[in-house]
Amino acid sequence: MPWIQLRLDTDNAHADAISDQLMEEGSLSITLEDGQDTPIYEPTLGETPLWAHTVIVALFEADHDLIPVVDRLKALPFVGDSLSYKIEQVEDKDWEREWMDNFHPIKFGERLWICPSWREIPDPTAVNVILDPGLAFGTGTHPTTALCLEWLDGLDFTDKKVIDFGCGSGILAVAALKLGAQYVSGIDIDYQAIEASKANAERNQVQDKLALYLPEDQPDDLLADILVANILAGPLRALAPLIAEKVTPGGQLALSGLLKEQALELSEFYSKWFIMDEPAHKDDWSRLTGIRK
Ligand SMILES: C[S@@+](CC[C@H](N)C(=O)[O-])C[C@H]1O[C@@H](n2cnc3c(N)ncnc32)[C@H](O)[C@@H]1O
Repeated sequence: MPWIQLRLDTDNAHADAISDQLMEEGSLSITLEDGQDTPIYEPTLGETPLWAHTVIVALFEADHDLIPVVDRLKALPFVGDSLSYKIEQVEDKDWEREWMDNFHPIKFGERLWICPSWREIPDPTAVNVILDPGLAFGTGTHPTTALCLEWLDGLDFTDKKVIDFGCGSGILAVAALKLGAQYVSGIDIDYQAIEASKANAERNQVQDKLALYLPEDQPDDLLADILVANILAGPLRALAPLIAEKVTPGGQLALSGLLKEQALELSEFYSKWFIMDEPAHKDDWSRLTGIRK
């Protein structure tokens, strides 16, 4: 179905009221974008921050006449005639395919490849994870996942039990199994992630060695030699005592999903339980590793 979109500039004080008006006008979806490249990384719970200069993009069916919509917006007391806007035709694309077209096999470290399930495997002799992320996070293209995959590639998994905390697509859990782990437990708060991890384990024929849990279902005595958690700095801090409890003395830990400026503070916090290494970085993101005391 073809669409048309109205793109207009506003500020954080008026973005909600204008969005409400556009929904009343029949907009099918509203997207708020950063007007000046000022990223917002990790809002605190209950906070929905917006950029000082916010761009609203409202999508309508192609035959919707947007000129009267703009006139009615201009009549709002906090908008006025100076409203800056653009009306754009949206190309009718197969969005799902478009995303798939841009996802190619990627190599991590020395031996590990993540291969989209619809692509040819570039090196059949390598350790290949065949992946379809479905609706879950984790393709390997994000620096936080890449940092974990590079770390996993360098480990010896002989006779090792692993926990993947926040397993998303199951990318790390399946990679650990393909690299030789004895058994992996994946935990996620999102049921879609549990489903995606299960499907990816089956795709790679490692389903017999993977147990998946929602947090409330995980066994109390779950213990691992290696624990990897790619979540965010906030939850990683809150989960620290629980994570520490699940790693055997001498066991290995990797934390990802934190920003560079959060690395030092989180590393100090975890040093209560782990001997922490220097952080590793990729773009704006960091990975912490350590050994359980
Ligand atoms: C950034 S994704 C990581 C996915 C995958 N492990 C990767 O590295 O690409 C974070 C995942 O953690 C899950 N998550 C967030 N908070 C969690 C919590 N408190 N306990 C378990 N899982 C959590 C999310 O649902 C999401 O699937």
